[in-house]
Amino acid sequence: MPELPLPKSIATVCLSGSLPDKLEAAASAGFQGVEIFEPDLLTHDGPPEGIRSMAADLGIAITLFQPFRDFEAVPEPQRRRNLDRAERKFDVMQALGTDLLLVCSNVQEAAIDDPARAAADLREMAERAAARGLRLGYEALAWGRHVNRWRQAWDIVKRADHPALGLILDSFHTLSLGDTLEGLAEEVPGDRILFVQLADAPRLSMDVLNWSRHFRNFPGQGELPVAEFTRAVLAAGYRGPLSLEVFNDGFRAAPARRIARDAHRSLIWLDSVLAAPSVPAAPLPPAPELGGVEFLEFAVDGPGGRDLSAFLSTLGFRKAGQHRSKAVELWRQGGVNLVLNAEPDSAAAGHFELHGPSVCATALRVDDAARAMSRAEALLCSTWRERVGEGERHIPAVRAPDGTLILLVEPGAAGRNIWESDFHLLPGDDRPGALEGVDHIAYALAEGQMDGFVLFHRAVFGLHPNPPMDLPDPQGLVRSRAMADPAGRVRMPLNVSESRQTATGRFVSAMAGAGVHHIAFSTPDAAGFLAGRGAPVLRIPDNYYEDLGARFGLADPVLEALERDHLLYDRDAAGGEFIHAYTVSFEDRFFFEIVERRGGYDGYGAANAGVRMAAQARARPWMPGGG
Ligand SMILES: O=C(O)c1ccc(O)c(O)c1
Ligand SMILES: [Mg+2]
Repeated sequence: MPELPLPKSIATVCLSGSLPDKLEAAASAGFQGVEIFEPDLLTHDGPPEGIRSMAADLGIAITLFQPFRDFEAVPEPQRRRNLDRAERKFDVMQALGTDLLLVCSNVQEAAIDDPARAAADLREMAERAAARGLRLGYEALAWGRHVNRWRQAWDIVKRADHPALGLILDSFHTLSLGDTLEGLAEEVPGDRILFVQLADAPRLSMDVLNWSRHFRNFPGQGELPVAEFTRAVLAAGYRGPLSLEVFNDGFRAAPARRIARDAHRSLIWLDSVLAAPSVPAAPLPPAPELGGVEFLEFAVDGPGGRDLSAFLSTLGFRKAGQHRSKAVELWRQGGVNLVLNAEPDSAAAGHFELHGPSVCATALRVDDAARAMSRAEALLCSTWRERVGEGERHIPAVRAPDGTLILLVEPGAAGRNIWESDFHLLPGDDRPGALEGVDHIAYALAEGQMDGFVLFHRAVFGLHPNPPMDLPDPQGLVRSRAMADPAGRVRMPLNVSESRQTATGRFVSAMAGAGVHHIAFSTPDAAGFLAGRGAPVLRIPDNYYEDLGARFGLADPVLEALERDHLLYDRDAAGGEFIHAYTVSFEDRFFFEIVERRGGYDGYGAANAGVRMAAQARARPWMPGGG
């Protein structure tokens, strides 16, 4: 039995650019093979032999040529013409140096609903292919005229009974119809499966053709059970390439190298998910166990740092430490550590130059930082080592897709903690009712970045994505997907907006890119925390409380207390409650949220997002000096 993991391949249709661009991107991301999608060859100005030698020079195989359409079960004279057309494509394949052609099921009105006839046609085509040492794989398109399920395709392949003809499976076509591969291992010998294409997708209610042509994404980015599909294929004995075939408008408009790297990351992640007694483990260290957020680091300059400190003071933060060797301050309250970094010639300074005052790093508590780093490296992430002073702790870091750093901190490591080793700690006490920790960190992403972020956090840190949802900003729609680790210690809602006018869109414009849009702090008593503190809370209109009373039947004193502090409220089906308030924004950039979870509430108050975003559209940003 050949070694697992299986060879990794990608269809050229996944990537932007010219055919040579696509080959280079696939090779540089580490793929072993590419499927040549015919339109990419038709638009290429050069002979197929040139593509063959370019692939050879790059060290990648051409795993397959596709698609050959609308072949089987048509009346004469079209049948004869189709066979002639096949011979022409065999010539191209031989020039390309690939021996496998994907024949997808006929979508034409004229196709005849007769499996025996389809089998006879494919048998004749296979006979001609075999004469040239070529093979055919038959794939059921989910929108095929008469053949749209793998079982039908297999029935036809079996009837045709030709050694040069086998089955091609594509996860999208199977899973989009709600079908599974149950029975595959019993019915189909592994060596009759000639090729396997993988794609994930978000769950959408639309016709399956448009869903397939525009919204596919890489395994782990969508909501289809691609891992189970792949497991079934392996259980059937398939040992050929796993090949990504993703039609996605955004991916085809994005830099090919970035998408190719995401693509390869998805397959490395998939290998690790498949690692089971029946499948030898891929050499990927396990995801870290997360212990929450140790600190968030803001890139500032001198004046920006002073303004942000003043803003934080209104929430009850105090300066708790000064870095021993750098222009870096620790601001602290209860279990929340915020680092303000104004050190020139640092990663933070580079971030500040590009983005202005903003979060430049997030530090996560992990059980084993070295293991987490090697997992990230195996998943093609770039890593970062900051210069450190004598006696200071080195904190390993992974670069997130937005360019910020994710620092990996081992709590309870032997010896002094990072704060004691790197800072002169200042004495002082929290006011009563201090914040407990970081509940969640919300990101605003530019259009097209969601899938890459989801895959990054899922693969590297083992966060699980919730289904996507739409949030109504007064200036346009915001699409949101929250991710969290299984214990809910690290939570990250991700927001993206097509409109530049929404709060999310404005942030991305102002920041010149994605970043942390708000940070939610947890407290056991949101009202108690806000009482008498004078924090610059976002004002919520009375109409909201009127509706809240009607929806949840809250007693008047409860409603009045919420209204007084501009607190928002949500309740889940199990009776879990969410009580939260927002600050106005800091310089129209980022803002904070105070969050109280009761009774296992696990969401983010999505029902209140519209009210919050409308209030933000009205509110003036916070100004130093209370202006
Ligand atoms: O969208 C299509 O037509 C198409 C073509 C070839 C494939 O392998 C496929 O999955 C879809
Ligand atoms: Mg396919």
